[in-house]
Amino acid sequence: MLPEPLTQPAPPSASGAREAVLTVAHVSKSFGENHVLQDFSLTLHKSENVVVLGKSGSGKSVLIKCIIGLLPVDAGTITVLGQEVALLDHAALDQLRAKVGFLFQSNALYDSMSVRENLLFPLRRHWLAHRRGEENELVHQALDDVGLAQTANMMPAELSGGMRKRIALARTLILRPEIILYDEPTTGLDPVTAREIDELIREVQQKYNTSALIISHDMNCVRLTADRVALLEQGRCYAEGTFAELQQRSDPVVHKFFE
Ligand SMILES: Nc1ncnc2c1ncn2[C@@H]1O[C@H](COP(=O)(O)OP(=O)(O)OP(=O)(O)O)[C@@H](O)[C@H]1O
Repeated sequence: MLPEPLTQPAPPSASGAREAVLTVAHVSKSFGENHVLQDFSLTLHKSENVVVLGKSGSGKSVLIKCIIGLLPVDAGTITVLGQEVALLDHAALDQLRAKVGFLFQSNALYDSMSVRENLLFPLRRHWLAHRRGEENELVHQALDDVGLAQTANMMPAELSGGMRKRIALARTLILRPEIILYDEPTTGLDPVTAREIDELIREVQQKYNTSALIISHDMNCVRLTADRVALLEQGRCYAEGTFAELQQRSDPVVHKFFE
């Protein structure tokens, strides 16, 4: 059983300042007249879980795509692990993506590959060939981290929805990312399985000191995983705080998420 969500921010570094691993500064992104992000700002610190909460269509996926360089921003800057995303060429972006794990809502497992082959894919994709000798150990460790050590030879079709989500997370963890971006990690799961995934997100944070940006509108997921919540509303970071702080706000825009 995991502890209840933290209510205090991530601890300060030796210098006293909290280290920022991801900074979104005054970002705007429009599609024609659809102004999806408008002067949106957000900072993610080391070892911190931040949930971006927003209603459907508010721009959460667009934000994630801008962060990983899949969509260019119109204005503002995004800095990930000290590198400004817009200034990176293809090779540098690829290297950065090895340090930023992304858990897709769909899990994006390859159905024709075994669990083991799915996990080896990112290792080989990022040319970590020097680790060839360690492959078995890395696969075993990643599967063990998600509580599925015995599934290496299974095919994705043999797994439940919750197990598939865990395997997708193991495939992200195998590269030991410094940041993990979770896209709606509990969507489509039953409440018990969803809670297990929420707890796993916490375990990963605590075990590896990873930072995570989680996009969600599942309030249980927000409550269980967030050190801090950022409310994306009308393209802006409308409100920010711990779950408990935002829950107590009387502002109707904030309140409607917590009803
Ligand atoms: N490539 C694109 N071209 C044009 N419009 C887009 C594109 N991608 C997203 N949009 C628009 O941006 C807006 C925000 O979409 P986005 O997918 O980010 O919402 P979301 O908050 O992730 O929603 P949900 O919770 O339903 O997944 C929507 O109006 C969508 O139509």
